[in-house]
Amino acid sequence: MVLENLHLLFFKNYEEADLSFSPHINCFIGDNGSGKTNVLDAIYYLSMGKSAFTATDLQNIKQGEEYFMVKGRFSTFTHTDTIQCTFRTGQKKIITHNKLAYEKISEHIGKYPAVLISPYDTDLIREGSEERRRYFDSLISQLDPVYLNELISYNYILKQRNSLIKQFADRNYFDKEYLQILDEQLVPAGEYITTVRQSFLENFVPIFQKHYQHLSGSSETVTLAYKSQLLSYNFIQLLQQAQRKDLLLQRTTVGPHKDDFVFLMDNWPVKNYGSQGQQKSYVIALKLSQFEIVAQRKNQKPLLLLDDIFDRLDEKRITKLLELVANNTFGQLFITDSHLERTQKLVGLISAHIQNFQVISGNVQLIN
Ligand SMILES: Nc1ncnc2c1ncn2[C@@H]1O[C@H](COP(=O)(O)OP(=O)(O)OP(=O)(O)O)[C@@H](O)[C@H]1O
Repeated sequence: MVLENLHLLFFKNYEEADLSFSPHINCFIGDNGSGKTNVLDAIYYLSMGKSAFTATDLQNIKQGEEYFMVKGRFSTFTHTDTIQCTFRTGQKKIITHNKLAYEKISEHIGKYPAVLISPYDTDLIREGSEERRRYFDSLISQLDPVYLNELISYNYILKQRNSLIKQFADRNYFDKEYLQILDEQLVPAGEYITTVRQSFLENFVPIFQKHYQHLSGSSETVTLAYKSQLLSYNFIQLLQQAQRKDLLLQRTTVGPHKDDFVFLMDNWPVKNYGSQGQQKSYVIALKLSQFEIVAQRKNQKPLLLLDDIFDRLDEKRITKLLELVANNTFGQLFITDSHLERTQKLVGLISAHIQNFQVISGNVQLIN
C-alpha cells in the first residue's frame, strides 16, 4: 500500500499544502517547529482517524481558522482509494472513503495501517497503565474489528455504571436492579477483551523478543506480561465483591479498564531497570513488532512514519534500523529530520528511490 499524495487545508501550522510522494522513502527536512511532524500527523489522521499527538481534533485546526481538512490517495496493486478527514469547530468529524462518509469512524480503523516511531514512544514505559492499554487496544483494534466493537461497548456500559454509582453519592440511593443489569452486560464484553488481549500477547512476545535482540545485540531477556484480575477471578464475582468500594470511590474499580501490560527486562520493570538506550530499543522493538504483525495479518505493509529518529538514536541503533530498510522489510517510509546532510548521508547508503522535502514554517517544497 502506498500513499500517493496528501492535501492539507488549515491543518496545524499549514494553510494549504499539496504533496506527491515517492512509493519508497520520503524525507522531510526543516528546523525545529517548522511543521515536519505535522505532516506525519496528517498521514496518521488518514490512517487512524485521529492525531497521534493531540487529545482533541480542535487542537489541529490552524489557529484563527474554523476547520481543517486532510485528504490522501492510497493505492494498492488492484485499486485506488481517496480518504478525506474534515473537522469543523462545533461539528462532528467526518471521514469519507471515495467521497462516501463512514457512519461510524471505527469502520475506517485498520484499513490503511500506519506505524509511527516517535520520541514520545518512551512515554509507554514512563507513564501509567492507561498509556499502555491505549497502545495495545489501538493495535488490536486495527487487526480485529470485533475487538474494537467490544471495547466500544465495554466503555459505554462502564460509563453508564459509573454515572449510576455517582447517583449514590448525590442521593444516597441507586437502582440496584439496574446495576445488576449493567454488570451482566459488562461481563461478556470484559471477558472477551481479556481473552483477546492475552492471546494477542502470546503471539506478539516472540516477535518482540526477536526485534529487541536484533536492535540491541545484547543478552538481556525482555518480555511483556499481561496483568489482569480477570485471569484469576470470575468477573461477576469481582464486581459484586467490589460494590461497596465502588460506591465509596464513585467509580468501577475492577475490570479490564484496570489491566496493565508490564514491560520487563530480566524480570525487572524496564522503567526502573533499563538504561535510556535499552528503553529506546525496547519501544522501537515494540513498534517494529507492531509493523510485522500488522503486515502479516493484513497482508500489506503499513506506512512507516519515523519522527526525528536520527536525532534521538545512537549510530548502532540507526544502522540496525537502516539495515531493515535496505532489506526491503518496510514499504513506504516517511522520515523527518532537522539536518539535510545527516539524512542524505544515512539514507543515501540505501539504494532506493528517495524524495526530499524542505519544510519552512508550514511550507513544503520538493528539493530533488
Ligand atoms: N493548531 C495549530 N495552529 C497553528 N500552528 C500550530 C498548530 N498546532 C501546532 N502548530 C505549530 O506547529 C509547529 C510544530 O510543528 P511540528 O511539531 O511539525 O515541528 P517539527 O518541524 O516536527 O519540529 P521538531 O523538529 O522540533 O520536532 C509549532 O510551531 C506549533 O506552534
